Amino acid sequence: MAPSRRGTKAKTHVLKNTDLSTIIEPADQNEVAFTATKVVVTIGPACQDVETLCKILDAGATCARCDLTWGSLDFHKKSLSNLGEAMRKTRKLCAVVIDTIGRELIVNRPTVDEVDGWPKFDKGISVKAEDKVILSTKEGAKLEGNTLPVSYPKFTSMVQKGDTVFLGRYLVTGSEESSCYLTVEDVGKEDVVCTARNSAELDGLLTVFHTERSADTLQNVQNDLPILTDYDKQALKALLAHFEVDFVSLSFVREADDVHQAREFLDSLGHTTTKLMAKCETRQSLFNFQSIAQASDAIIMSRGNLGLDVLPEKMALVQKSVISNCNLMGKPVLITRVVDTMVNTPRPTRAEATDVANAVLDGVDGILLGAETLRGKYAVQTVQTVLAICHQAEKAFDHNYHFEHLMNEALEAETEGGMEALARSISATSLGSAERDGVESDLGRRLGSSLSLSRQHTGAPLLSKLESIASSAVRAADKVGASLIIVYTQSGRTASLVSKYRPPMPILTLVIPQLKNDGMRFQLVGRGVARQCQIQRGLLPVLAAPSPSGETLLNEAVQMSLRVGLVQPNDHIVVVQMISDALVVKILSVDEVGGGIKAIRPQSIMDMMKATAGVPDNEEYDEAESQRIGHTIGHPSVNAGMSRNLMHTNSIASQPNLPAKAPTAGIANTVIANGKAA
Ligand SMILES: Nc1ncnc2c1ncn2[C@@H]1O[C@H](COP(=O)(O)OP(=O)(O)O)[C@@H](O)[C@H]1O
Ligand SMILES: C=C(OP(=O)(O)O)C(=O)O
Repeated sequence: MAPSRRGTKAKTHVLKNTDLSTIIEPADQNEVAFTATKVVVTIGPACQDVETLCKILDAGATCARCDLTWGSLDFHKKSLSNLGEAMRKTRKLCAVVIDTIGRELIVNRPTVDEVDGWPKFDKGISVKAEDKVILSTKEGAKLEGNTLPVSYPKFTSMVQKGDTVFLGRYLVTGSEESSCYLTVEDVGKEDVVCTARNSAELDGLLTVFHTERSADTLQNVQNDLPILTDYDKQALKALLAHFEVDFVSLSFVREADDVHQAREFLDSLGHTTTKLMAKCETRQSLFNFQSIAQASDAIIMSRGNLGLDVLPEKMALVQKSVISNCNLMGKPVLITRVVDTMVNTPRPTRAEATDVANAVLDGVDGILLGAETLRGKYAVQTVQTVLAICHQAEKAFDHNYHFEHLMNEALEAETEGGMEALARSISATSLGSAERDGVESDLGRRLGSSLSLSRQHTGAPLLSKLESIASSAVRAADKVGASLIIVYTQSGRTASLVSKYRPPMPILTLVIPQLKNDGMRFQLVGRGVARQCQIQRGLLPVLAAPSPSGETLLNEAVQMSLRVGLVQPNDHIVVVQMISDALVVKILSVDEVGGGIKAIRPQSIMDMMKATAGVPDNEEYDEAESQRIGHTIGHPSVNAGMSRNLMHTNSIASQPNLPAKAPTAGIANTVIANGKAA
């Protein structure tokens, strides 16, 4: 059967600007440097000290990763406690990811732990092209000459004569000569004899990657290795007991069940709100991509390993498809390996700079830096450079196309009889860990997962009420040329749905803490939600005081936005919130003097929309309804289901990515401490 043309086309970003001077002119110094795309750093010896971490947070990184593959538990504890201190010092909010070893294969090499817990090896292993290299599974085998003991006892049953095996330094970069391609010549009972295809100085921790041979045999490879090693479990238990960890990222996920197993493990420890990222790093993960993405809270496309397993000519298409699928599901997606050369040089190559910009145009949520910050010489500069590239690329992102594309896909799913699939995907997307934890409002549950499957086709895409509100907010913000969207959220879900529609303006995410009862005591939950928003494109989370008056909070949010330069006098702001029992999208204006929200007659909204975008053409807009509930648009909901008045004040907030300015009263500019003792 001929392959379907549908789904094979890439998004196009045609820059119609013929005056190239406008592109190359320097950025406006007064422009507020809000970059929607997120940057995640990997903590290693190059950036672990508090001073460098502060610089990294000030540069705009919003999430940090500790990778269990390398470094002792003590090293990671130090990293997390230093990160907590850096957050307090900079008053910046940073999400925390623990990355597992999972099914990574490693060469067993003796190490000498340094004082700071970062392991060091004596000297590298010199391999010349055409040398014989033996990968041994013998118990107790020692590294001798070109005989390298591998960590996986069944390695010999995995490979066949003629296969390619890649030996690389942990988080290897293309510019290093510390990796080697091997061709398997002979497979014995305990040894795999290979020939080196290139010369290399193998250094540091060495990982082994078997370039899988064909789709038919993928099922059997490494299947008996658990998704979490014993060490992973022990380390997660220790780290999660002492630090606030927002995500666990799973290495070498092969199927959805891997994610379910990890979920069960975290739940069994009581860490029900810690979210799971699935790392896609083999073709096997691509075959099972849809179910893996549905089972997890976010996707990491590990391009280093995936690039070994996928033919080079297929990589760009794989990337575009992975990102596009994630975008459709509203699933945050990060990619790795963007500016490898910045490990050793202060500037990226042209190819790398273009690659970052293209990822932003593809729709990625964030960029995960590995070796660049772990052992690179220019950790802080890398964060600045990557964010600057993202910032420029975002200006060319076709927000309208993205919006229409999501709408068309939803419509097609509906008209093609894919409603149930869509319903499943939307409810799976909407159900976060908080839901499993029972902290979700009853209303939220019904809104997020209710698709009225019996509705007759009306020519409009069928979305859940919450998604309908989120997309309406983005459309309204676009129509009135708003500078900011403000979203009230508890679990982060509404904010996530707004991010899905990729508005061109920042999304100030007011995280309202929820009162949670774990059977023993009541606890206010919100800090973690705010940090978890830090991997989603466009979100600017602020943890708010659980105030009984939503309007007081809104006034303070607008004033804070004015202070930090997110909005200017006379700007429009779109707000998503619950008022009484109605889910609303509301359009506000800032007053002429920049003092706060401008008082406005309901009729002015119609005037405003007519003035900026002609007569409104979307069917969600109902003028009569809008006037009845004040200057709002949206769908009335069934039940507010909230008990905000029960919550007491707990004013904590942060303004990541923005210059620190004076705090407000209700949204205090207080640091979010990481680490329970802090
Ligand atoms: N404290 C609050 N005040 C006003 N509106 C709120 C508040 N908390 C949530 N909302 C709004 O209620 C709606 C549904 O909330 P919910 O289902 O709990 O999702 P979320 O977890 O994103 O808050 C969303 O429109 C959200 O913006
Ligand atoms: C495995 C990783 O990514 P890559 O495959 O891109 O090296 C990683 O960063 O943990």
